[in-house]
Parts: sequence; C-alpha cells; structure tokens
Amino acid sequence: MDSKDKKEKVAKTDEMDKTEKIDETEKAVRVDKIEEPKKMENRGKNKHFITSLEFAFKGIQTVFEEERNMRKHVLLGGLAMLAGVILGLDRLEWLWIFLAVFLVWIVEIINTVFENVVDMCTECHYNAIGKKIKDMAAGAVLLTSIFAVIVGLIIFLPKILEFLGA
Ligand SMILES: Nc1ncnc2c1ncn2[C@@H]1O[C@H](COP(=O)(O)OP(=O)(O)OP(=O)(O)O)[C@@H](O)[C@H]1O
Repeated sequence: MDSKDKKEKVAKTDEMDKTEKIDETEKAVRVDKIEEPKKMENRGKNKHFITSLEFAFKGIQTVFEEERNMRKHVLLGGLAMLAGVILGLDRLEWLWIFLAVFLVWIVEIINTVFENVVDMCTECHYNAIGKKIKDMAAGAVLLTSIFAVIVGLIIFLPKILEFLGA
C-alpha cells in the first residue's frame, strides 16, 4: 500500500469513526428524550406509601389548624357521632351520618384549597375572578352543611322527641 492509499484509508476510517460517534450521540439524545419523562414520572411514584400518607395527614392537620370553620365542622361532626352512639343508630342511619359528616369535612378542605390557590395567584390583592372562585367554593360548603343539617334532623329529631316524651 503506497502512501496515497494509506492516507485515503486513514481518512475513510476517521470518517467512519465520526459517523459512529454522531450515531451514538444521537442515540443517547433519543434515549434521554424517552427516559426523561419516565424519570420525572417515577420520581413521584417512588415515594413510599407511608410518606404519601404523612403528607395527606399533614394537609388535613394544616386545614384544621388554619381554618376556624374546619374546627367547627370537626366538633359538630364529633358531636353527631357521639349522639349516634347514645341514641343507638342502626346501620343505615350510621351510613347517612358518616356520609354527611365526611362530605362537610371534604368540601371544607376543597374550599380551603381554592382559597389558598386564589391567595397565591392574586398575592392577596383584589381580583374579580378570585372573588367568584372563593364565593363559589364557600357556596359549596354552605350547600353541604345544609345537606348535613337535613340528614341530622331526619335521623335525630324523632329519636330526641321520643327520648324526651318517654
Ligand atoms: N383576592 C380576592 N379578590 C376578591 N375578593 C376576595 C379575595 N379574597 C377574598 N375575597 C372575598 O372575601 C370573601 C372572604 O374570603 P376569605 O379568603 O377571607 O375566606 P373566608 O370566607 O373568610 O373563609 P374562611 O373563614 O374559611 O377562611 C370571599 O368569599 C370573597 O368574596
């Protein structure tokens, strides 16, 4: 092989090396593009179940500590359950009481979430849409509370009247 052939061969090999390197880089980029969203997804999912529970309880605790209305709802719900034990509710009555009590608690938490989101977005400045959102969320709490009062009256009133009459 003369020196010209040698040069041509070296040039060809260099060219092939370059192409291979480019291929590898492209492959790595492509793999990264596929892997990255997976990594992002897994970062959340890998959280241990107990840790997720801790966050959830922390959320409930925060609402309880920061919202006076939530403390009222918890007190009233607890009293309804105590009354249920004293008056000896049957299975179906317990189901209605649990539904009403938990619904009020859940909607109050959702209301607090909306209040916090509005405060975060508006930085506590007046905003017409923020007002609408907060008023609607408060309306949801009001409706749920009315539902709970109706359930309480239907279940407890006859029992209380009977108890007083006896
Ligand atoms: N950023 C805002 N822009 C416009 N109106 C607002 C804004 N923040 C609050 N409001 C008005 O004030 C009302 C009371 O809001 P606030 O955040 O004090 O909740 P709240 O009704 O006191 O509830 P809670 O007592 O559960 O905290 C809202 O329903 C809304 O009408």
